[in-house]
Amino acid sequence: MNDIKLAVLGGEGVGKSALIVRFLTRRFIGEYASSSECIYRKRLSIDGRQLNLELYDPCSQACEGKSTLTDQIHWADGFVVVYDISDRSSFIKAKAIVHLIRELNLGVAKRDADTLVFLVGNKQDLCHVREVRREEGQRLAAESQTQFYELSAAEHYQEVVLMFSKMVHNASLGGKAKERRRRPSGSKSMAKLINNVFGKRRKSV
Ligand SMILES: Nc1nc2c(ncn2[C@@H]2O[C@H](COP(=O)(O)OP(=O)(O)OP(=O)(O)O)[C@@H](O)[C@H]2O)c(=O)[nH]1
Repeated sequence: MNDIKLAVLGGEGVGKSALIVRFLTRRFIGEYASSSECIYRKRLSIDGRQLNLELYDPCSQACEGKSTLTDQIHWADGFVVVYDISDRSSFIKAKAIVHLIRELNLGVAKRDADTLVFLVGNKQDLCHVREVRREEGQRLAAESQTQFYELSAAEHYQEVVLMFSKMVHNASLGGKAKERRRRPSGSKSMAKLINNVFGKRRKSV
């Protein structure tokens, strides 16, 4: 069975947990614990294939054993980089993260790299207090060869599911997940890395 590892990254309070919880449970709860990083696990069937999905939700605050952004980037097969359209500073942070992913993943085949990073402008329902224009998101995505989405975890269930499903599909076809399938011995060291980086904190949904 394929293992797919996705990291949802971005600045503080942009809605990372809200997007993950929306995708996994259909619900938008409103408030989410953010004092520890965690990995959500779920079995999925995509295109008739069984997949073990691991979704990493980082902790924005200082917390014990916190992994670095570099560790998170090395661990993941695919990335959903989130900013809040009503918060310009979160867009600047998202830009820096996208650039770091590009720098650290230089070895990944270009065709794979293009499909494994999504830039997501969240909180579209707050467009009356928008600080980042849609075109700016589109431009950054085009410059950094990522795919662009603007949506709302609060209001757009279908779009959130579509976005994550697309990423799971892309990650299952390309990049590190493909490498792991080719070289099963690599899975041992990967498992070790996960435990080193994230300890044993995992959640099943
Ligand atoms: N209006 C609106 N609020 C949202 C949306 N998504 C998340 N929020 C709110 O934004 C706040 C932060 O959401 P979280 O999901 O905790 O954000 P996070 O990025 O995981 O936060 P940290 O882990 O603290 O960095 C919460 O009050 C959410 O209810 C959205 O699409 N629209």
